[in-house]
Amino acid sequence: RHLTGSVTRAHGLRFAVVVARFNEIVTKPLLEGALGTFNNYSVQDEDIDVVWVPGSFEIGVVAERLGKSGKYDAIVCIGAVVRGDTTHYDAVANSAASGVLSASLNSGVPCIFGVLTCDDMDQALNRAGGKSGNKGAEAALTAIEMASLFEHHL
Ligand SMILES: O=c1[nH]c(NC[C@H](O)[C@H](O)[C@H](O)CO)c([N+](=O)[O-])c(=O)[nH]1
Repeated sequence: RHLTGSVTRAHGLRFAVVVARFNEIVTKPLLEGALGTFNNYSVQDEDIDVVWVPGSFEIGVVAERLGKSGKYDAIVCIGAVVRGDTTHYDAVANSAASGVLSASLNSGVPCIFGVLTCDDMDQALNRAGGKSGNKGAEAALTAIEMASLFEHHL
């Protein structure tokens, strides 16, 4: 048997979005992309909670807490780590990734990695609704598929 999720079965599923304020010029359009995608797939506004955190490093602990609350079917994690002139780019990028993965595994709720890790702001903006698409929208689609997979099959 093939057990799969389906993006056409989002009705009634509940989502949280954890979004970092750092590089808000990027994370805000990422968030808008995610929320627009949820609406396009008939996820009701009242079934989406948005939680703001200071930076991508803080996403993991919040995602895990939301996952353990039992209130959400999937959690979208949004951030933008830009190398630019920051010295601890690798520390933040790697910590964000392991934080989101740990939140998934520890809570058992799919936490979707929608954190951009880019060399410069142009790259980041291109992936936040520019010519390279919107990683926030992609993360929301992934969240719907994973939530429906868990809801119907796991
Ligand atoms: O989300 C980001 N946080 C960043 N730093 C803040 C970090 O996420 C934490 O908020 C901070 O270290 C306090 O814990 C970034 N840089 O440092 O460049 C970055 O590019 N993106």
